[in-house]
Amino acid sequence: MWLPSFSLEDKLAAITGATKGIGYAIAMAYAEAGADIIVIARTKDDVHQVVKEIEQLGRKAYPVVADVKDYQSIIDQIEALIPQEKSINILVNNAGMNIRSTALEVTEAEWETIVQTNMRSAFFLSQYAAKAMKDNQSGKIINISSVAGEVALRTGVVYGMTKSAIQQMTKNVALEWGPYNIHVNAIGPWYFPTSLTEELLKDESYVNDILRRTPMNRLGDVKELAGAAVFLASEASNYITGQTLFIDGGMTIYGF
Ligand SMILES: NC(=O)C1=CN([C@@H]2O[C@H](COP(=O)(O)OP(=O)(O)OC[C@H]3O[C@@H](n4cnc5c(N)ncnc54)[C@H](OP(=O)(O)O)[C@@H]3O)[C@@H](O)[C@H]2O)C=CC1
Ligand SMILES: C[C@H](O)[C@@H]1OC(=O)[C@H](O)[C@@H]1O
Repeated sequence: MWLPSFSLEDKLAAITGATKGIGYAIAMAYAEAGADIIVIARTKDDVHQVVKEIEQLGRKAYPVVADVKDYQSIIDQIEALIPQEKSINILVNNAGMNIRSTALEVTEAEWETIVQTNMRSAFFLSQYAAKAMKDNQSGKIINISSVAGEVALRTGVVYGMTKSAIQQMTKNVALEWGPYNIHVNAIGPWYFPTSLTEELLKDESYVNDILRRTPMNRLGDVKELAGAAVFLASEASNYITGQTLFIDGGMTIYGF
């Protein structure tokens, strides 16, 4: 039995990084829940492949091939692609990356790449989407943070700063946009096997370190995260805003 309040029927969702890993799992789950999807990523063939897969589910899908660092290109493509009568009901700021440098070694170029990808794009795409959501007096924004935004990880200070910023941005815009019935929440994952973490997770001792910090003693599966993303995009979460939901096997509550 499918709870009607979890349905995304007739919604239009824009998802950055929708062709791999967490973003792909969210895109497919949203399509299965009834949404049409704007598929956003840099690799054209991947974008068009995911568009095809979503159309095979009977939903509409719109390809946007762009780097989130050039968020204006994304906005321009969306404006050109989406029918006049439609607008974005759901925005998932998922695309993100990491350059794993120590605080003593990180360069300004690395800083700019991580900050523009993980943080600046999420803010200005949220600002764009929220203008239409305000007119509609309805909208859902889900930002993909990380446990790195909550606790210190050894995988890079700049990445952690951007994820903390994402969590703070989530609270601030939830405060400002609550009166417009726009709900803004974040998801904070621990380790999930994806192309972003592939190299790290090849190191057995590193994985053992992860498991020692994880009460559930295992990595996550992106399908386990997609359900929470559907919930936060649906009417079932209509009295939740400004929150970060950690999907982490218990990692963030592990004191000692
Ligand atoms: N996997 C994990 O363990 C964790 C992931 N996260 C966060 O989850 C999010 C997704 O990560 P994950 O699924 O693992 O990543 P992946 O690298 O597996 O997938 C990233 C997706 O984003 C796209 N992408 C990457 N950079 C850009 C860019 N500059 N512009 C547009 N699209 C881009 C990629 O496609 P393309 O290369 O074609 O652009 C791909 O679709 C990130 O924000 C990450 O920080 C947080 C905690 C843990
Ligand atoms: C769990 C963290 O987000 C983890 O840290 C990294 O450097 C990887 O990129 C993962 O995102």
